[in-house]
Formats: sequence, C-alpha cells, structure tokens
Amino acid sequence: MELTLDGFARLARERLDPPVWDFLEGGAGEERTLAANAAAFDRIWLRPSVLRGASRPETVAKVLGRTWDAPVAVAPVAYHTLAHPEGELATVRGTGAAAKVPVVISTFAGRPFADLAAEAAVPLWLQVYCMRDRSVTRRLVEHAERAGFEALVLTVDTPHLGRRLRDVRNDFRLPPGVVPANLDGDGFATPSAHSRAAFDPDLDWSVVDWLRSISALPILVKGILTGADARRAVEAGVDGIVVSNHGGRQLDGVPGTLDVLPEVTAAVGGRVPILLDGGVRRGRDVLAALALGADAVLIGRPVLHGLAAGGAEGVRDVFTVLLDELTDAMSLAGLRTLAEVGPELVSQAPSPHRVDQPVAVRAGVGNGGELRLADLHASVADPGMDTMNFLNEVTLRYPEAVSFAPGRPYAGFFDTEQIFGYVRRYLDHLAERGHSPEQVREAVFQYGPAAGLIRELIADSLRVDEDIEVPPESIVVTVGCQEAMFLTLRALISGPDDVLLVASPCYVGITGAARLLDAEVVAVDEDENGLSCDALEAAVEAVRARGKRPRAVYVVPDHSNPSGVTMPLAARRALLDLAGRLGVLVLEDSPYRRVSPGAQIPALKALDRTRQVIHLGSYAKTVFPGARIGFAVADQPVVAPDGGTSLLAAELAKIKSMVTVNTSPLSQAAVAGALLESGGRVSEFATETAAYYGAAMRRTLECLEREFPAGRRARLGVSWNAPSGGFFLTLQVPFLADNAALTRSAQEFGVIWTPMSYFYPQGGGEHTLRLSTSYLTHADIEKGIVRLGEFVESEVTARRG
Ligand SMILES: Cc1cc2nc3c(=O)[nH]c(=O)nc-3n(C[C@H](O)[C@H](O)[C@H](O)COP(=O)(O)O)c2cc1C
Repeated sequence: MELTLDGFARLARERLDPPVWDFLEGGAGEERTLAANAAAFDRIWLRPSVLRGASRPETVAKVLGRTWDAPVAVAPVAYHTLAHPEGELATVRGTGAAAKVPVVISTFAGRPFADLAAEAAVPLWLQVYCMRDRSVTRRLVEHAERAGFEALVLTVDTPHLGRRLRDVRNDFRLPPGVVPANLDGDGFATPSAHSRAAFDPDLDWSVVDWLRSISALPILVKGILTGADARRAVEAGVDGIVVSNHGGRQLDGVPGTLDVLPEVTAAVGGRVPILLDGGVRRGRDVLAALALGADAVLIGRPVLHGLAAGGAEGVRDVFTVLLDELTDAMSLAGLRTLAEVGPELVSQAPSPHRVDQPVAVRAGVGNGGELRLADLHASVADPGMDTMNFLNEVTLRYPEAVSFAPGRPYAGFFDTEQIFGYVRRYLDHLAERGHSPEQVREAVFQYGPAAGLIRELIADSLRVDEDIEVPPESIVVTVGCQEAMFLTLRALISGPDDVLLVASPCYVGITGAARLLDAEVVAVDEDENGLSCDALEAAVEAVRARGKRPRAVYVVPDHSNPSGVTMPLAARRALLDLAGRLGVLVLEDSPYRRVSPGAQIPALKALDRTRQVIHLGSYAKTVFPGARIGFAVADQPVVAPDGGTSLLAAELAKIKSMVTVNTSPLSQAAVAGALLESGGRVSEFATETAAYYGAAMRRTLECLEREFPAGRRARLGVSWNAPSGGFFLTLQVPFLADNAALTRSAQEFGVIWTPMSYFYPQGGGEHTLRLSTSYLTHADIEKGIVRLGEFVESEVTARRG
C-alpha cells in the first residue's frame, strides 16, 4: 500500500487519461489558489506538548450532534465514475470500510442516490447546486431526503464553473456513459457550458430560506472565505459553514483556505460548526485546521486518487493512511483527544495569503518580494514575542467570554471633547509664557525637539506629585513607556557581554525590547516583597562569574504587572543600597502607582540619592493611552573620553532622533493640558480613576472570596494574592494553567485569563493565572469569577479523575 496520499496521486495519474486527470486535478486560471491551499498547510508548524501520556489518541469528533470516527469527511466531487466505473458506490463502500464519517454526494454524482443509500454504512449528505429551474433542485433534494441523506451542503461559490484552462486547452468533454445519475435532461458533456445554462447566477442569501422551506435537513453553506460572509451565513440561519475555495477551481487569486480560517473562526464565534476543505493531504494538516478553528475537514481529490488507484479498496486505503497519520501526529504532539487541540498547537510563518515560491537565497528576496523568516532578525520568530497574539486570537475567537486578560484602562472616564480642552489649555499656556502666535503654531505643527516639548511640565509634576527633584534636561519624552525602555536598553547594552536583570515574573515589554536588541536577560525571582536583595546579589555575582557585565535591573515596584506585588519601603531602600554597592542601575517602571487608591510608597527615584535609578514613566493609565506619551528620567552623568559630561537623557535623545525623531507634539500638548489642569498633580487628576480601579480590585477579591469560600478553596487547592491597587492579581491553581487550559476555559466556560507562564523569561508560573481587573464592569467581574469557579472545579475534577 502507498505510504502517503501523494503516492495515491501518482498511481492515479498513471492510470487516468491525461484530459481526465487534468479535469480532476486542475484548478482555475493560473492555479495560484490551488497552490495556495497546499502552501498554507506547509507554512504551519506544530508545537507539541511532551510527557502527556498520549499513547492511544482518540480521533472521534462530534459535528452537528453526530459522532464521527474522525474529523475527516469526503468532499462533494462530481462524477466519481470518471475515476472508477463503480463511482460513488465504491467511494461509500471504501470510506465505510475505514471509518464512519460522512460522504458528501455531489449534485453531479454518477450513481443514483437510492443505490448509494442501500450500500452506505456511512452518513450521506447531499451537495446542492441551486438551478435556475428551482423545481430541478427541489426534486434533487426530495429525492436525497427520501433516500435517507442527513444534511444539505449548498455550494455558494459557483454562479458558473471557473475558468479551468486545462479543460479549455484539452477541449474536455465527459466520456460517454459518465452522466449525472440524479438529474434529468442533457447537455452535461461540457460541464462549463452546462453550468452557464443551468446554474442560477443571481442567488442571494434568501436561497437559504428557500432551501429551508423545502427540506427539514440541516443546511451548510460551502464556499465561505471571509469573516463577513461567515457572519452573514450565521445570520441567515445556516447550521454549518464550509470554508472552501472549491479546491482552487473557481476564482483564482483567492487565498488558501487555511489562511482565511482564523478570520472565519473569529467571525463565527463558535455559533455553528466550521468545516474546511482544500489541500488537506496529511494527518498533521487535519490537526492544523482544527487548531485554527475547524471542527472537521473534507478531502476531495485524494478520494478520486484512491478510486482510480483501486476502487473501494483504494478509497479505504486513502482513509487508512490519513487516519494513521492523524493518530501518529496526535500521539507525537501529546494530544489524547481532539478536544485538546487549540490555537496553541500551531505557529505559522507570517505570510498569510501568499503563495510560497522559492526565494532567491543569495539575493535574499524572491521574485514576488518574498523573504525567508530565517533571514529576518531572530526576534520575529521568537515564540515569546508571539504570546500576546495567542491571547488576542483566543479573545477574538470567543467574543462572548468575560476577559480578565487585557491590562487596559477602563474607558468610562474618557471624554472626547476633553482632548480639545487639553490642547487649548497647553496652547494658552504657551501664549501666557510669551510665545508669539507663530511660535505657538510652530510648536504643534512642526517637528519638535527630540527630547520633547513638555519636559518642564513633567519635571514640575514629578516634583509636586512624586517628590522627584530632577532638572527638565534629565527627561526625554517618548512614544509611550515602551520607547523609553527601548532607548534606555539601547544605550546601556553596548555589547554581547552586557546583561539585563529583571524581576521575574516580568512585564513582556521589557523582555521583548531586550530581545530586539539581542540583550541577554537574567531573571531574578520576585518574592512577596518584590525583588529579594539576596537573590539579586547572587544573580549579579553569577553573571559576573561568567565574565559578563550586569548593567541594570528592571523592577515594577508598585502593584506590579503581572504579579500585583508592591515593594515595601524598607525593601526599596535595601534595593537602592545594594544596587549602589554592586554598581548596577535600577530601571523603575511604575505605571500603576497613580491610578491606585490611597497613599503610595515613595518611588525609587524619589529615594535615589546617588542617581542610581532611571525612572520610566507613562501617562497611559493616568491621562489616556491613545496619546502614547511616556518619558524617561535619566539624570546620570555620562563622561566622554575628553572628560566632558552630558546627561544620559541627552544620549537617549540622540538615539530617539534615529528611532521616532520626536514624540508627536499634538499628543504632548494633550497630556500637558491635563497636567496644567491639575496643577501638575496627576494624583489628583486621576483620583476618580484610582477609586474606580480600587473598587474593581476589591470587587474581584470579594467575588473570589464568595466563589471560593475557605472549604472549597482548600478542597480545590486554590489561593490568590490581594493587591492594594494596580490592575492585576494572581491566582494559584493545582493544574497546568497553559494555553490549552486557557482554550478550554474560553470555549467551555466563557472566561479568559492570562497564563502567568508568559511572564517568566526563564520558566515558571505554570500553575498561576493572571487576572486583570481594570477594564471590566462590576457585573462582568461577578459573572467572570463565577465562570472561573466552574472552570477551576472542572480542571481539578478532571485531574483527579
Ligand atoms: C473533480 C472535482 C469535482 C468537484 N465537484 C464539485 C461539486 O460537484 N460540487 C462542489 O460543491 N464541489 C466540487 N468540487 C470541490 C470539492 O468539493 C472540494 O471543495 C475540493 O476538491 C477540496 O479540495 P481538495 O481537492 O484539495 O481536497 C470538486 C472538486 C474536484 C476536484
């Protein structure tokens, strides 16, 4: 027996007349879409989980309430009698001999429905082309329904057959005897001409209602390629969707089906099952489609190849090979059941909608502009850089779920009109300070100074609000705090021996920036008081022992993201002493302190007497994130070889001038207006916001107490911390809180959270979830925590069972 489906294709090619082979195998136009179907699968990489006891994987799937032996059905393909005289009879027999999965019978089947039904040990579905003469379609459907067919698949991508150039060149005609056994009439010998005469090219979505009016069977639509059409289909009341480009035989130039699957999945949001066909040729392809949201796949041409190679036995063998491959891939990927398949199973080279073509390696660019991922900076293929994409995907896929994932500000306090007021306030301020109208205009319309326009206002604000006394020249205004991190690391990491230490768990923005700069990151474990001095000292010594240079340590001392931990005053002082002693800078990032209720412990920068701290600031949470205004306070003197000195901020500004040139003056004006309005006191400006976040955190903690009272908490083995502010808290659980668990949580319980393992640069957090409380309403928090309780209960029970 052949070992791969490609083997059956080779056999079929040898046995079939070339024009018949071309008809079965070909696609429309230049066959770009035909190639794209296969290429989309080739771009997928699987991400296995090891040591999961998956020696006997279970391939059963549930679709439309029925259990299938495997998530692979037979796609509707006209005239199986072209490939083998027994045609569809052999197909249903061969399929049944391998697995109990549906066979979709084409409108143009070469064998009568009743004969197939008599033969079939598998469910039969009918593929429907809607004809101009609706009575023809009606008769076809009634006929199939009487024969016991179980579903209708309405093909919607075929107002007429696509331009299949191979058939045009071959002047292809069906051989004598190959006719549609379930249609009356004639003119079938040239399929393209027949389709133009008979198919209704003016269908709209009302055809679904019409079909519903003539049949009680479930209706799937086949040929959906966009999220928008998927949504329309669901609204039209279909029972399922088949993502299909007709095997590349209709509109050439549409993307590979696997490439559009995530968009369709997100649009459908789990409301109806999704099937996919086009290019499925290996067991691992089935897994890829399921991972991206399909409930099952269909195979078209491989069934014809099996038929041509050996009739019913050939079809059986095709299924056997494919299902063996599927079981093998599941076992090696650590999958016990298909329910465990989720988006975390795949990673994808990022060129959707593109047909892979050989890339000219020496030139570095292919004919169509293609680049190889391997030729790009390694950061773009780093799974760590992709973690948030997975979360976004899950969030899109389960829009109904309550999401404790995003650390976003609550939008209820934003007032569009206020932006104009802020900008006006700043422009008036410039005028009051003696700027002429031309100078005011220049300030907002022109490029501005790389270090920023509003440094004085920030310095004033830091003085009144934070007791941080620094000259305006020590400040660089940046595009969000992220740029401040990037500039600081770019300046400090001067070579391969320079190392950044981070409190772990750690905000992904800093580790991501380090990755972009090829900087080595060493994680130092956080404890309940933040960074432990002993651990930091040991880490610094270990780095030095390797001949490397620890440059700085990054901490979020207030209500940390992701853990919610706040560093007490004594620990802050101890950290500064130690950093001074070790000759390591401290990067202080503290976006949550001014949006947390009550008095805050002094910032590290306020305690810094030796210019050991670079303070990374942000107005995203206090004013609004859309302004993208952050800043770095870098008052460290930099000594040049000639003995001259500058401030580190000036060096950061030089780097900035080559990255973003300068921060948008308009955004700076908006933030400056807000600062002026509150006399520089961001704390007062954000009082209401801080109270809101405080209440959201308290509500979450109360709900957790209610959901997990002491007895249940002990029984389930869960615990959590109780931050006094900030956006995040963490929940410890006794099971693996990984992407697979997250998928189950979203899919089965409608609640989303962030696996804490994302935030550990060197491993850890596998049993912890991060809950963000900032942007949800109290009602959502309550609903979400109840769902979380159900999810935890189910995971713990499954683990014990
Ligand atoms: C020879 C041939 C005939 C087909 N006939 C039909 C058909 O009658 N109705 C239909 O909806 N799709 C038809 N299709 C499309 C298939 O249902 C399916 O979408 C496609 O073959 C899947 O791609 P694959 O062949 O790469 O597995 C046909 C495809 C081929 C290759």
